Amino acid sequence: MKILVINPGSTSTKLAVYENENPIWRESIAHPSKELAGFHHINEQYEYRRKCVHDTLEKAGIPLVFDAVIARGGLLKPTPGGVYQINERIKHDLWHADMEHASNLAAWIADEIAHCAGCPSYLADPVVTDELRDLARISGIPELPRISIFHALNSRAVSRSYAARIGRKYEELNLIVAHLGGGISVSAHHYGKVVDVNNALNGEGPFSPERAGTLPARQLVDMCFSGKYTYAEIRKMINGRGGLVAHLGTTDVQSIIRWAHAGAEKHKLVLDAMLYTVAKQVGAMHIALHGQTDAVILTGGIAFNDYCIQGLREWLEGLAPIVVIPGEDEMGALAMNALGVLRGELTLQEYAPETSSD
Ligand SMILES: Nc1ncnc2c1ncn2[C@@H]1O[C@H](COP(=O)(O)OP(=O)(O)OP(=O)(O)O)[C@@H](O)[C@H]1O
Ligand SMILES: CCCC(=O)O
Repeated sequence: MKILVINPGSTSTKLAVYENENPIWRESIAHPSKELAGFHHINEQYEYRRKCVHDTLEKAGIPLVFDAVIARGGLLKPTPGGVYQINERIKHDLWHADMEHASNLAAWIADEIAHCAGCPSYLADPVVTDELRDLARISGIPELPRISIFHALNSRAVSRSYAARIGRKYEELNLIVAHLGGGISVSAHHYGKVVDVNNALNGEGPFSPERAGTLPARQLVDMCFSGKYTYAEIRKMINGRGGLVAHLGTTDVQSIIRWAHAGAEKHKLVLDAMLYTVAKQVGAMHIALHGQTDAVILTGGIAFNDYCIQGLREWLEGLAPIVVIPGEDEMGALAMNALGVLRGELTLQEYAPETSSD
């Protein structure tokens, strides 16, 4: 089976071709900010990115002959995890999504290439994967239900890989996955369903290198009505310019640790505070699993770092076995999802949200 994987990010579009389980080609197309500067909305980048993908495949001598094309899922309406065949409703909801994100273009590009190749196009475990238990949806303000947005693709992939490693099924385990990247999500996996998780994009849970996490509500309201900030500025504080970068001017955890080792007390305090918020969120997810956690998995870029792992171990000692699976393999996870469908091992989900975007 030959599978093309497409994963657009804010500054790059990653491509890979898999032959069955094996990656046979990978490329990351860089999109320099001056090339993107002329686009005012992410949708305006569609033609540009589509052409980049075609040109890159052509230059690499890769013919448009695939058994499937799979795309990173964008900001659809909340929907259970799994693999979806890309259809007009999915494309419509991505085009009209409430939030702009480069991944909203992935399904459009994948579907167009699949059309040329005469094969199906899929997406898998989008960030809007929503399997929250009903209890977890309720906040203290009826108009403000909690929303599930997290690193679903990598969190589920590392969970499956850990389960396989210990000879168990993912669907038999209670796992907590802390994805420690530019954003941080801590998800509770109960027998294969993510029954609770912080909304890692919009101001909930731990703070992260570039996101604010949970904020003191009253102070936030005062800030919003102070007249000092625009709506866009406040949104940016929550996602993009919040967290480590707000305190320390950088999202680079390794350089923060170098500063801390050189005696910069503020750098150490703020980084330790971030780890503390992660540990508290793991504690909350342990309760969501009735205190029956089989393992806590630490993943994402920050999980490469010994200082951060050690800091988390100190807080989490005795709660459950801690497993470190650093980095992420979104491309591999997408390819395996497509392969699972092609081999008949995974069933396609139906995208049928209660509401659709206008
Ligand atoms: N070896 C390392 N030690 C410490 N931090 C690291 C290391 N490698 C990457 N990071 C940090 O990891 C963060 C980025 O992680 P990652 O690459 O998983 O995120 P991303 O893909 O940009 O965002 P997300 O995971 O939220 O989608 C940055 O803060 C970076 O400084
Ligand atoms: C939380 C969704 C994934 C991301 O960090 O962009």
